Amino acid sequence: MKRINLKKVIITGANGMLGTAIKKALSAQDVYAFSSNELDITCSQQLHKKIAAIQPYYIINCAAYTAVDLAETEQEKAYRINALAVQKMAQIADQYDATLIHFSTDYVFNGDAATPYTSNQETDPINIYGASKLAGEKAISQVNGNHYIFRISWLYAAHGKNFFNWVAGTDLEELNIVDSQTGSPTSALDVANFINHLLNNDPANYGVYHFTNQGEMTWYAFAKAINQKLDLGKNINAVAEFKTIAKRPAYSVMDCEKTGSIFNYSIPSISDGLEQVITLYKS
Ligand SMILES: NC(=O)C1=CN([C@@H]2O[C@H](COP(=O)(O)OP(=O)(O)OC[C@H]3O[C@@H](n4cnc5c(N)ncnc54)[C@H](OP(=O)(O)O)[C@@H]3O)[C@@H](O)[C@H]2O)C=CC1
Ligand SMILES: Cc1cn([C@H]2C[C@H](O)[C@@H](COP(=O)(O)OP(=O)(O)O[C@H]3O[C@@H](C)C(=O)[C@@H](O)[C@H]3O)O2)c(=O)[nH]c1=O
Repeated sequence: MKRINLKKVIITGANGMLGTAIKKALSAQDVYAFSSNELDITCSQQLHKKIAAIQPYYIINCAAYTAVDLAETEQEKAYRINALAVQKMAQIADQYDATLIHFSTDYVFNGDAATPYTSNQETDPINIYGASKLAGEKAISQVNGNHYIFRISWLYAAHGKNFFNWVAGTDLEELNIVDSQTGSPTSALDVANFINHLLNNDPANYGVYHFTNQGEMTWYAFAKAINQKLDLGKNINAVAEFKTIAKRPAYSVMDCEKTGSIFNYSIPSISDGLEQVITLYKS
């Protein structure tokens, strides 16, 4: 059936964790969803061709380089996808009068704060992934079009590769998990529902926003919650350090108050987000 009254929406990176959730949440919209095989965002010719043919009202960019440790040795690739391609996408979106919805990360902050970061607080990434995402944010802002950037954090879902699925699926009976990093685990489903709300109630108030499930906890506390809710019976030990190639911020909780008020949206808590994902995981 042709949806003539709906605004056209392009989703890039549609088979990733967030792309999958957004595709599902927007099932009532006129969606053109592309996996990395169908649309490589680093190829500006492909981008141009798709956008020119579809003439979307929104472009939702879920395509990204997200391998935090690997980025330390694949710097060029991380920047090519997270910054250069994003710059081109913003330019083409602007050319076709499309609104770009892009996602960034809590890893743009250095983690030295003790209270939640606001969206205009100074950024200072401590790893290549965070730096490449920040470069993407800056490139978009320079284009100065109709662009939303949502910084999200510690994303998980019952699908895709993420911390929740790793804890839930590993055969290990004993897990040593860091309790020296604090953030806000965020359900991809809740991000997707919010984006659907935005599409239906767009205040046209463009800029950088924070969106995370409300509350904060350490990775250790998150692992314990997953263990308990899924009745996994694992031994979860708190460790002060877990050696990784890339550094992670010690504290990356983000203040989402502006998002709630500008979009007139009540953002779900971490426990509500987890409850829903647990239900999906079990079903
Ligand atoms: N995961 C997290 O914890 C967080 C994520 N974010 C941000 O949220 C967004 C979505 O992340 P998430 O869904 O978790 O990431 P995923 O890694 O799950 O998905 C990213 C998708 O992008 C695709 N992709 C990679 N390169 C290209 C390319 N050149 N052209 C087109 N598609 C490409 C990948 O396809 P393929 O697999 O085929 O390469 C994959 O499907 C990103 O911007 C990320 O930075 C922010 C904070 C936390
Ligand atoms: C496997 C493992 C990890 N850890 C730690 C390492 C790390 O600090 C934390 C989470 O590990 P991950 O590799 O899932 O986390 P990480 O890749 O750092 O997750 C990040 O991804 C990018 C894309 C983002 O944008 C961030 O918001 C954030 O979600 O758990 C342990 O403590 N014990 C373990 O056995």
